[in-house]
Amino acid sequence: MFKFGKKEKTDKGVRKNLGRRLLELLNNHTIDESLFEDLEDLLIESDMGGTVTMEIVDQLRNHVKAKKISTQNEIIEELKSILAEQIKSIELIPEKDKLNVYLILGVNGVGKTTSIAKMARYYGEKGNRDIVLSAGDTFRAAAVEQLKIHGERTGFRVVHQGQGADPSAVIFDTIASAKARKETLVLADTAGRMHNRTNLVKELQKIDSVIRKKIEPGDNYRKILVIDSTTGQNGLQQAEVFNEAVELDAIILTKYDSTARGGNIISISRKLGIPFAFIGKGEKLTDLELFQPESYLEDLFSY
Ligand SMILES: Nc1nc2c(ncn2[C@@H]2O[C@H](COP(=O)(O)OP(=O)(O)OP(=O)(O)O)[C@@H](O)[C@H]2O)c(=O)[nH]1
Repeated sequence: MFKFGKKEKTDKGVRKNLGRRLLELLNNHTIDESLFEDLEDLLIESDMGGTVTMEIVDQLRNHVKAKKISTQNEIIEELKSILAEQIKSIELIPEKDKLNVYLILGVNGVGKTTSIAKMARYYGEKGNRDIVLSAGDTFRAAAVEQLKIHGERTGFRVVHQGQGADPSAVIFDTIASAKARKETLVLADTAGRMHNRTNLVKELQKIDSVIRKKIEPGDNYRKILVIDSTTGQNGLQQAEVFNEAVELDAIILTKYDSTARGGNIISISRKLGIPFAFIGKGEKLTDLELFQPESYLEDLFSY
């Protein structure tokens, strides 16, 4: 029998518990105000955040009244359709015969380097052999080494300098050599580790401006934030800071296999409107999936 709080493993990791708990809630309530109050608690515990949860539950309350909804199933379906409207997704497709620069951002430990390796493998499998990895995380010597290993595994070139080098210079060199070799996709790693927000923002803006100066009009430059799904609402704060600094184009959510929650996609989508591109579900290179709203909701509501 299922016990709340106990981590149940699915094929891809920890089972989300929203669906089960929602069903239990509906079994124990008639459709009255206390149901909506308990539902608010449940959505907040699933990482949807206070304000967003209140807006969603208000909407549900109104729809239930207006549409004269009276069954458990109808409530679940209505909630799903309200959530579906909030979710933003994007498929990042490198443009043919152009230089594509994907700058991978995020605070330390969220899974940037691993996601770059997974993306290299993903795009490589799709037939793109002109990929180069840029070791812009110069803060940690091991990050450069890690990227070099991933480069060997995926069969792609890695541009790197020593630890402590200027990340902008490494990425600048990568773009220059990619152009010279007619490579079409640069996946650039960054450190995201500054002792305060002002320094972090300055560093990010410097990298952004160096890239803008180096690319040609018409090149495809994307800024992609990596968020660790186990950090819940912190992910929203990180997205706010990085978005303010460099205006993000997309998000990769990692470690989705390690959380029973998974609702922060909703609050980030609703509050910031930044679309999700990929979802990481494990440590292996193959554990990266395109983010698909329908399968995300199906997984979130499973029981
Ligand atoms: N379970 C799981 N682990 C992951 C996933 N993505 C990354 N990891 C693990 O998270 C840890 C940190 O990943 P890194 O790729 O080194 O993170 P980073 O953001 O580059 O870290 P820094 O270089 O310190 O900034 C590693 O142990 C990865 O194997 C995922 O989707 N699921």
